[in-house]
Amino acid sequence: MATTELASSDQSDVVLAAHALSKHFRLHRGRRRLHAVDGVDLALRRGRVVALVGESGSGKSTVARLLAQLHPATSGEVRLHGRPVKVRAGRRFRAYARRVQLILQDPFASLNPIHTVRYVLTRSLKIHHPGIKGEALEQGLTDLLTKVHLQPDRFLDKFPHELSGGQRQRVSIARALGATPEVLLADEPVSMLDVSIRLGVLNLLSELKNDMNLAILYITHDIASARYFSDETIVMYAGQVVERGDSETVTQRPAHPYTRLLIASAPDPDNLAAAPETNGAKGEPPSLIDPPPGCRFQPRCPRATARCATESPPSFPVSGTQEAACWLFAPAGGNEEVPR
Ligand SMILES: Nc1ncnc2c1ncn2[C@@H]1O[C@H](COP(=O)(O)OP(=O)(O)OP(=O)(O)O)[C@@H](O)[C@H]1O
Repeated sequence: MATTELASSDQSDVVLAAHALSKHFRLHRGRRRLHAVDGVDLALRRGRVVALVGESGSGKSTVARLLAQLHPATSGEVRLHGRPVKVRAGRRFRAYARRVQLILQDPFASLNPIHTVRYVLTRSLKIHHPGIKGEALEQGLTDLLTKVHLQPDRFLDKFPHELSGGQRQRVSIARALGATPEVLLADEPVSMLDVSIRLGVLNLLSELKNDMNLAILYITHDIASARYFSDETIVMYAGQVVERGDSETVTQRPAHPYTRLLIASAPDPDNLAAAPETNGAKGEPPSLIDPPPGCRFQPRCPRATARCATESPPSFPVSGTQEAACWLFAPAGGNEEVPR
């Protein structure tokens, strides 16, 4: 997908960017390849949140892992402040991780049950600020817990099993902040938490974004939360970006048939008994193993035409910053249909 207006309007505050990033996993050491991510472009800016939205298996976590340098890319580039990065391990990886931190979905799995909060945060501070000790270390611990709204004297000596899910996720966030990062890659940071405490953790991330001028990638399958929390929303389907734009427009006036399906099929919080709408779309996402040409959503798309089965649509402008990779939005010469 072409770089968006949002992505190209001002490059000066871009911290981390993906350019045509792809990841194909080789299966069973054979010739077959699973196309987890294909040609993703995105730009993370200081003080802004980009939401990466899509259903399970669409490639969101793989994008985060590529950006975190936990996977080598098959093709394309990750750039930090405009410079291509390729680090695998050792000192260079630690230096990179100091600037780009990943927060995972499961605060239960990501904190070792045998270590106290003090141990977890001390380790983070010592890794990222070698030589820190004594009063500076104590102050660092206090500051980290205060930033995530946990009282230091109450929480420093607790073990993970003594904490609620929300408190654990706050400790995971504090651990990430120990690196004083510029970028947070938050992979479904609230999806395992009770609905009642999700908002509190998202508000905390929002506050940290403002206070620390962080660039945040917020990965979620919940497109409604993207509207609330993010400036830009990027929608992925089967490893590719299908739509992007400012969050208000993408969530309120979705263009791509898949985004419409995603929004229509989200449960209505006021009427959980009602069957979600599917706008005529049926079926499952396609196999990502050696995918066929054409639009990957075409087998499920209620508006597919013959062209969609053979030609992969590039990204077309829809309105303002909004773009959709769908032939419905091709200028004259594309599909005849009026999109809305
Ligand atoms: N190490 C791997 N080896 C092979 N296939 C992988 C590997 N990691 C991910 N995949 C596959 O890549 C595709 C994308 O997975 P990914 O976890 O990025 O999706 P996701 O959108 O984050 O889904 P979820 O919300 O369930 O985490 C899936 O088909 C997954 O099975």
